[in-house]
Formats: sequence, C-alpha cells, structure tokens
Amino acid sequence: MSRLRGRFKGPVFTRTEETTTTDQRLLDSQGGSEWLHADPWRVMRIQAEFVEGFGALAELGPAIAVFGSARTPPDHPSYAQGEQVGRLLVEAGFAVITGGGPGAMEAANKGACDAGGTSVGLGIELPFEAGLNEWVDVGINFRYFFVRKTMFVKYSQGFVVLPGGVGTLDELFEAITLVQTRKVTRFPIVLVGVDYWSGLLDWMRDTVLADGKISQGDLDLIHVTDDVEEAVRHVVAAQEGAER
Ligand SMILES: C/C(=C\CNc1ncnc2c1ncn2[C@@H]1O[C@H](COP(=O)(O)O)[C@@H](O)[C@H]1O)CO
Repeated sequence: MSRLRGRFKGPVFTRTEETTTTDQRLLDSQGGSEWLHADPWRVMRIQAEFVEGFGALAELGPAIAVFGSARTPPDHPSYAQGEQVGRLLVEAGFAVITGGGPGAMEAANKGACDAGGTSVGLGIELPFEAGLNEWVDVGINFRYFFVRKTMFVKYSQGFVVLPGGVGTLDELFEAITLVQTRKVTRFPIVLVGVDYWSGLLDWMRDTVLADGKISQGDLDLIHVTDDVEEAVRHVVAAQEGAER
C-alpha cells in the first residue's frame, strides 16, 4: 500500500489526509464548531502572554533572577540571605526578578524594595490561590510555566539560586542546560548555601561526571558560596565581562 503524501503546515510535517481547510471551516457556517475549542486556539492565549511579558519587561534594564524555595519561612537564615541578595543586587545596579511567590522569592523582592530598586515578580497561576508577594512592584501572573521561563532567561543576565525544592531545581537545571548548549552565553549561575547544595554537586561530580554524562566545563558553570557578597560580585564580574 502506498503511503499518503506528507505536507508541511508551517514547521509541522504531517502525513494525514487533509479533509477540510481552515478557510473552509471558517466560511462554512454549517460545519461543526468543536474545532474552535481545540488546542490550536490556545496559541492565542499563549501568544498574549508572550506579548504581555515582553511589553511589561521591555524597559527593565540589567536584572538578575533569584530563585529559591516557596517554603522558606521569614525566620530562616535563607530568608535573611534572600533579602541580602535582593539588596546587594540593587546596590550593584540590577533589578531583581523572582517567581513573585512566598519564601525565598518574597525575601529577595523585599531586599530589592528596601534598597529602592526594581522588584519584579513573575507569578504563576496555581490550583491553589497564592498571588504575588507584597514586595513585588512590577508583577505579571502567567498561566503557562514555559512562557514565564522564557521571561526569566530573556530579561535576566544571571541567576542566583537559594536553597529550594523541585521548582528551584527545575529552574537551576534549565539554566545549566541553556548555558551548556550555548543557547545563552556568559550567564553566571550562583548557588548560595554550600551545605545545602554540596550533596547535589558531589553527586554530579562523583556520578554524573565520573560516568561521562557531563564534562568538567559543565560543572564549572556553577559557582557555589555561602557569602552573599561573593555571589553578587560573581554576577557583577560576569556582567562586566559581557560588556567588554
Ligand atoms: C507552595 C506555595 C506557593 C507556591 N507559589 C509559587 N509562586 C510563584 N512561584 C513559585 C511558587 N512555587 C514555586 N514557584 C517557582 O519554583 C521555585 C520554587 O519552587 P520550590 O519547589 O519551592 O523550590 C521558585 O523559584 C518559583 O519560580 C505556598 O507556600
């Protein structure tokens, strides 16, 4: 049996039989309306989120994204470090971008606000009501994680990562992947908290590197420290290197 001829619709190749065309469906008022509710229409919403995000952040200037646990309580040492990170980044001339949520995100936004800087929160719509923390000055609430992730990378010049859980790990590993694959260049990634991160880094060196799944250069992308001033010096140095 001969195979159907394939065709391209933009970048998408399909080998299915085309029974109707888009304009046919548009003009045929007798046709079913189910297609109006199908996934392709989500693209309009997704596009709208990109447009909103790009529009809101276009004039932001140099910024660093700060990630960390949504569950860090205000009396935890990581919260104080988050505040200090936010403050020092502003003093170094950066806006601070976080996920706009509670915990370490709130701490960094608070530090940025207290220092009189620009405090951005890129929130995410979640099944439970969370909302943006009170220290966010410029906030956007996204429906789609992947659109929000694009904004973090596009509008920041580096990442500072405080102790966190799966959300933080996801953000960290996305950054490492983008730098490793050279989708972004000269992008400093600093982990704050030697004790917290050393188990992961040891495993990456002793297992992942030892097994040949990454190279030493990949590990060298990550700078780890307990010293928040050093963390900020590291991102400042990378920014100065990028401007040279
Ligand atoms: C868990 C609670 C609220 C969650 N609210 C969040 N708001 C905004 N961004 C979030 C939220 N939760 C996770 N994120 C993103 O992931 C990172 C933190 O995740 P982790 O698993 O806590 O490490 C963070 O950087 C955000 O970008 C109610 O307390």
